[in-house]
Amino acid sequence: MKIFTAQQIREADAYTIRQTPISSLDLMEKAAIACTAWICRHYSEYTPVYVYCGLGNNGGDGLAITRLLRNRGYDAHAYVLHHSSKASADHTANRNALQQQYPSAIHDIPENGLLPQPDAQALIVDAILGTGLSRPVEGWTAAVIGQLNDLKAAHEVVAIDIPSGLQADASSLNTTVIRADHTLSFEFYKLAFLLPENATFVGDICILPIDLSPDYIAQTPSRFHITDALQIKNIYRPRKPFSHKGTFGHALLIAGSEGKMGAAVLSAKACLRTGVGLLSCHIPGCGYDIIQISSPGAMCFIDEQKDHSSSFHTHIPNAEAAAKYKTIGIGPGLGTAAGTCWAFEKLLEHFHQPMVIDADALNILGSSPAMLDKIPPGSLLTPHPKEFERLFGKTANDVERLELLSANAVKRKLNILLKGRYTAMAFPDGSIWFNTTGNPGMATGGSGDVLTGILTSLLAQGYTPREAMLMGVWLHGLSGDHAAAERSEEAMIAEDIVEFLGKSFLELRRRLSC
Ligand SMILES: NC(=O)C1=CN([C@@H]2O[C@H](COP(=O)(O)OP(=O)(O)OC[C@H]3O[C@@H](n4cnc5c(N)ncnc54)[C@H](OP(=O)(O)O)[C@@H]3O)[C@@H](O)[C@H]2O)[C@H](O)CC1
Ligand SMILES: [K+]
Repeated sequence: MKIFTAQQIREADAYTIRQTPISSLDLMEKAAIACTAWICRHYSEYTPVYVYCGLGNNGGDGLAITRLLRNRGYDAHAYVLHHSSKASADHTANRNALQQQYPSAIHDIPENGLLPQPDAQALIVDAILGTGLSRPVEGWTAAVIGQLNDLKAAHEVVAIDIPSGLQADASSLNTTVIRADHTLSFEFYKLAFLLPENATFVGDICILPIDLSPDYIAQTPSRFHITDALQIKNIYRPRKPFSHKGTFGHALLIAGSEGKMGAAVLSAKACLRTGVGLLSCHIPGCGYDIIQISSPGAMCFIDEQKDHSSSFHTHIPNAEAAAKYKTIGIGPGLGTAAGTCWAFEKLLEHFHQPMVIDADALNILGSSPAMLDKIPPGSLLTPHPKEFERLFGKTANDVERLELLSANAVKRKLNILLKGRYTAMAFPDGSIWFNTTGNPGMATGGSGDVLTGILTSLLAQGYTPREAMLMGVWLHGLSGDHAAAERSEEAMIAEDIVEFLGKSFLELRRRLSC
């Protein structure tokens, strides 16, 4: 699913009005009908509704919602804030419609005027500013938003299209923005919704289709996307009847050190459960029994060191030897001992196929930038925000961080993800994809190690690096969602993500047969 900028959304709007029999007022009505239906599903008709409306089309939505809620028997009132000198045409049309049907529902608040104190249990609907925001909010408008935010402890806030004050495509750090519990947005996610710095503004997101032109959506390129089930279904290749373990590749996993063998176990199990043909694990001496007992499906190489690994480069003594493995996954629980750093550098001399680099392997790269230049093109890097900072440096806000992520993916021809609620995946073609599966229960030790195993497995099976990243992150999140559904976000642990991989694959297969 594409993520459009505010400008592209305006163009989609204009295109739809030009090319189809739908008028701009029809679009507003559709938007308002969808929001009203959502509100009616979530709040009883005894809930008083205070709709704060601006003078643009976002405010027009608010006026239409007020009318439609009244039609359904709600005690809804529109408070029109005069933050600007003129109202948009569709705002005025909807004001007139409300005025005609329910004149007592409209309340004008002049600039610098005071807001009413909402009744207890009232729902606040924010339709002050939408994607037409042209500058950071200041003065009286900022004071109004501040006042509404102060009411949040006692009232739920539903934002229409985008929380007022939030810039759709740029950072809104240190500006005044509505703190919504729910955002009902039209047709598309906005980039701002996916940035961690905006989590307190956006709340839960619900995307409501309003029938914008599918032609415009298909024709218009976008740099930002959301992965969806349909796309993953298209990537997924079910096993053929005559396949054998050689068909699904041989992966080498380099992981674990004393006290961190659990990371190696989780990665190995995830790699096996994602369907790799053969898995060899290189581990320090202390981990032999642990891996052999926990993951009997994996083969094992033991390092000459007991507590860390320092000789894994010997598996790839020359370019010919590299062909034995389809890919290498390196990093979980590896440690950053001098011998490990040295062996990693030597490994990169002869291994030039895309590999998966995570955790301590990323930390090693962070402290040795020259090594970063030697990573095979097409490799998958999987940092969390702290690891990302160590690798590529600090940024002033989340939008700048996304640009830095993308610039490195393009420049280095790497596939780099940035872990988070909506993990961002940057590809060498400059595109950025956001994953929406997953839940806060996955913010637990070992969850990242599981992802490394999944990605390594998919690469070994012949998925392209881009396919492996999109599908692996989606599967990881979906398995986390299954785990949370069965065991709760609190009680679930990283092993559960591995356990529910099977259910996620079955779901993919089911979707294929639909
Ligand atoms: N295609 C769709 O998705 C549809 C969206 N709809 C809704 O329309 C809005 C966008 O409407 P638009 O009229 O373009 O813009 P807004 O309502 O967001 O705001 C415009 C008014 O706000 C003033 N403004 C802008 N920035 C500020 C600010 N920082 N402080 C105060 N006032 C501000 C602006 O005034 P000017 O002084 O700048 O002229 C305008 O008065 C979209 O978000 C959806 O909710 C349609 O309903 C359906 C199709
Ligand atoms: K809004």
